[in-house]
Amino acid sequence: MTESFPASSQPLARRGLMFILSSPSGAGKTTIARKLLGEVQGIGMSVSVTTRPMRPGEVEGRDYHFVDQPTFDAMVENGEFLEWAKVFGNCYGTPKAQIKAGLKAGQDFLFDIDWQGTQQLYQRMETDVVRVFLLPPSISELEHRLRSRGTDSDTVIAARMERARFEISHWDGYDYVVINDDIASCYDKVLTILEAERMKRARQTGLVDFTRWLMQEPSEPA
Ligand SMILES: Nc1ncnc2c1ncn2[C@@H]1O[C@H](COP(=O)(O)OP(=O)(O)OP(=O)(O)O)[C@@H](O)[C@H]1O
Ligand SMILES: Nc1nc2c(ncn2[C@@H]2O[C@H](COP(=O)(O)O)[C@@H](O)[C@H]2O)c(=O)[nH]1
Repeated sequence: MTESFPASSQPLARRGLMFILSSPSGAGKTTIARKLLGEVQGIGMSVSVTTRPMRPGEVEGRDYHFVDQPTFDAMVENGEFLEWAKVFGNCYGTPKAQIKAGLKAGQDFLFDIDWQGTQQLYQRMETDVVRVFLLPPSISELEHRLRSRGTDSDTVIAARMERARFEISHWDGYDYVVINDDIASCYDKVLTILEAERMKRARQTGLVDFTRWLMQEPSEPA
């Protein structure tokens, strides 16, 4: 009997990844993100800081860290963000704390950020970043989803619809593009992407020791 590799009873060591889900507002990234967080081990949300007012049902620290403009400006000044952007007149930023250490420890992070933030993160941390863009099946369905969500005024919905075409025009800045027609099938596709990206050789830091161990194993006598 050959002795088993000490790490064979647990997953091999792996560097974490930054899994970005972007879409025009209302296409469903929050819906898919919540399902992933509820069903997949080893991935946590990168909770952004925002100056936007809290929506009904949102929870401080789970959906966002809600701050006022002077607090946000001070965080920018102190270099506390990996990226930040202004969207629909409000500021949004990804706090640096925890992300870098988490990645090293094999923790994956899910990002619900727009294309500007995606570009900034990609420029800073290219090899850790996986960029996924969700598209609605049609513009009329997008508007229908925003209206039936019931969280925004007509004026805000008009602004989101106006920006949607602009957001869609950045589709080619992503590694994967998935049409969110049906929630279950969109979720399955996004999960497949995550699982494949986790297996990338460059992320599997434990493979160096494991393959070395495999190669020095004596063969069983015939
Ligand atoms: N495939 C789908 N079919 C029908 N409705 C959907 C689908 N995906 C999401 N929805 C619904 O559409 C609405 C918008 O979804 P969600 O809030 O997830 O969008 P979002 O992209 O995160 O928007 P925002 O950028 O404004 O936060 C929600 O009411 C959600 O339940
Ligand atoms: N660049 C960043 N964009 C972000 C961040 N957090 C959220 N967002 C994007 O803002 C809009 C609006 O979000 P909403 O919750 O107010 O509807 C949406 O496109 C998000 O993806 C961030 O930290 N950086």
